[in-house]
Parts: sequence; structure tokens; C-alpha cells
Amino acid sequence: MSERTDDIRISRAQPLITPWILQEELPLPEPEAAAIARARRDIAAVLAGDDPRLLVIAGPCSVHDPAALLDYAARFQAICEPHGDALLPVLRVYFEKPRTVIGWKGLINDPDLDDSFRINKGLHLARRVLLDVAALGLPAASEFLDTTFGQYYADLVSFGAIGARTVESQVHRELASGLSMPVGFKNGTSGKIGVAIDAIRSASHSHWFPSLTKEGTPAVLQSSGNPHCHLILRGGSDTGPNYHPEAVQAAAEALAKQGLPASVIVDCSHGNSEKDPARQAQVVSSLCDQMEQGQGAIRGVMLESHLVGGNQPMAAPAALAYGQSITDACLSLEDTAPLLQQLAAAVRRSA
Ligand SMILES: O=C[C@H](O)[C@H](O)COP(=O)(O)O
Ligand SMILES: C=C(OP(=O)(O)O)C(=O)O
Repeated sequence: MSERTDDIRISRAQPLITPWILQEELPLPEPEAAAIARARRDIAAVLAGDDPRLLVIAGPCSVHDPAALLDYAARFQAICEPHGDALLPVLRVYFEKPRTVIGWKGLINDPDLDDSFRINKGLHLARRVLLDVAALGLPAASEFLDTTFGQYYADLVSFGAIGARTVESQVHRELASGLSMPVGFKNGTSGKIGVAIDAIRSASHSHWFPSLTKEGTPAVLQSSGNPHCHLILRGGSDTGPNYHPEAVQAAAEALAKQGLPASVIVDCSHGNSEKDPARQAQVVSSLCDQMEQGQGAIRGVMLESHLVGGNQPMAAPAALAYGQSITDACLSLEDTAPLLQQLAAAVRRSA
């Protein structure tokens, strides 16, 4: 017998449920399906400039406690309610965390936060949370990181993101080309926007790529291309923040140069806040000034916000403070509310 040459670094394998079984156990009710389809159209209209509202994607950096997320969701929805003429609120519901090196990779990968990696449980929880958010009537935004997990929950997502660490990845561009909702591509971690513009162009085309059918069979899928992809400015390590007027204008011009609509979402967190959550307020102020001065390219903002501000180290669930992030530090909802008001006022004044 010759020496073994494959699977030499695979130490375990476990069964994975199929998307079909999960969807049968946790089906999407008809009224929620209609609301998600409507939200996707509304988001596309805002991004195209056909709806004057501003897209506001807010919520925790990551979901680790579904109850706290739903608590946040109901409060966020109530705060946004008086601003329905100016804001289109979407809840950040992020289950998959891309790590710079290593760390907790999110609720799907490790739902018990204890390195037990019960991915089937994580997929159930993710779908349950998204159904509960949909039942509130709030659209959900999520980052797609694993290229097959979307088959388990993308039907419940109204806005998709491809992150700064995967924007150059061909498989993520292929994935976005086949997703059913508008997708935002972040600029790269260094701050380069060209890679995100390339991604938008790539994802608008048809691709053939391997994936998983709902029944769990490997298949080669052909996408038709996604016409609703756009740029998310998130700042970067080489360029610094890119929310200020010159950077937004440069991004609008770079998009137009490629024949793409001059439409951007600005992530107030990450490289734009340099991971200091309080600085998200400075980003919002600048965006409000820019909108009032006629910068029409700003069509959305993203905020990292949770019930309690800051973050806390990872611990056993029972030892964690309620409503506080275990990944990036967030603004408290209390400090987020005035920013939502400020954004709504700026949208009204710039109309
Ligand atoms: O948004 C979350 C984080 O910024 C991202 O997942 C990277 O996190 P890390 O640098 O702590 O690994
Ligand atoms: C990881 C995220 O952002 P970025 O890709 O911009 O680092 C995120 O939004 O959770």
C-alpha cells in the first residue's frame, strides 16, 4: 500500500444538514416573503436614486445572543418609525465573521461560543433569528462569507455584503452574481476602492461556478449576474478613513468612469472609525454636511450599534453582559438614536 496522499490534515468530519431540510423545518411564511421581496426592491430603488430615502443599516457587529438582537431590533424599529419618510432602516444581522487571523467566526460556526463548532445548530439558529426579524417587518442585512451557507438562509436576507477581506476573491464575486438581493462590496482592508469596483463589474456578469443545490447535491450553477451591486466605503489601513468629501467624490468619479452609477454606502465603523465606536458620530456629521451640500452619491450608511456600547471579551454565554458585542466595539443604541435623527433631518433638508 503506497503512502496516503489525501485528507492527511482532516481530523474529523460530521454530517451537514441540507438547505432543503432546514427550509422545511423553518419555512418562510408568505407575508414575510412578500415583505422581503418588497424590501429588496426598495433598497435597489434607494441605491439607484429612485427613492429619496437614505438606507440605514444598523445593528451589532455580530449576533451572539438572538434574544438581545431581537430586543435591539424592536427598539431600533421604534426609533426609526417617525423617520419613515427619510430613512429606510435595515437591521445588521451578521452570522459569519471574517477574522484577520483567528477568533470566533460567528454564530453559525460556533453557536455555543465554546469551540464546539455545532454548525447544524448554528444554521438553525441563524434561520430562526432571520425569521423572527422578518416577523417584525424589518429587513435584514448580512455578510456572505462562506460560499455555500447562503443556500441555507439567503431567502431571508434583503441586503448582502461582501467584506473587505474577500472583495478580491473570485468565488465571492461569483456568489454575489447569483444572489437575489442587492449586494454591497466593501473597499479592501488597505482602503483601495478599485478592487470593489472590479467586484461590482464582475458580479454584474453571468458566471458558472460550483455550489450546492437545496437538496445538498454538488452542482455547477449558472448565475445571470447581479445588477444591484454597489460600493461600500469602509476606510482602510493605508488610506485612512474614506468618508470625507474628497474621498466620497473620488469614489463617485471612479464609479462613473467605469459606467457605473455614482452610488455609495458609507460604513461609519471599521476603517472609518478606526475601531473607536464614538467616532461613528463624526462620520455621520460629515455625511450629513455632505448630503446637505448636494453630494447625491451618498445613498446609505452602516452603523455598528448594540443595546450596550463598547465590547467585551469572549466568555461562556452565562458570563456575558447582556446586549454588548463580543466582536467589534459598538455604539450604544442610546447614542445611536440621535444619529438617526440627525441623518433623517439631513435627508429632509437635502431633498
Ligand atoms: O467586523 C468585524 C471585524 O472587524 C472583522 O471580523 C475582523 O476582526 P478581527 O480583526 O478582530 O479578526
Ligand atoms: C467584517 C466587517 O467589515 P469589513 O469587511 O469592512 O472589515 C463587518 O462589517 O462585519
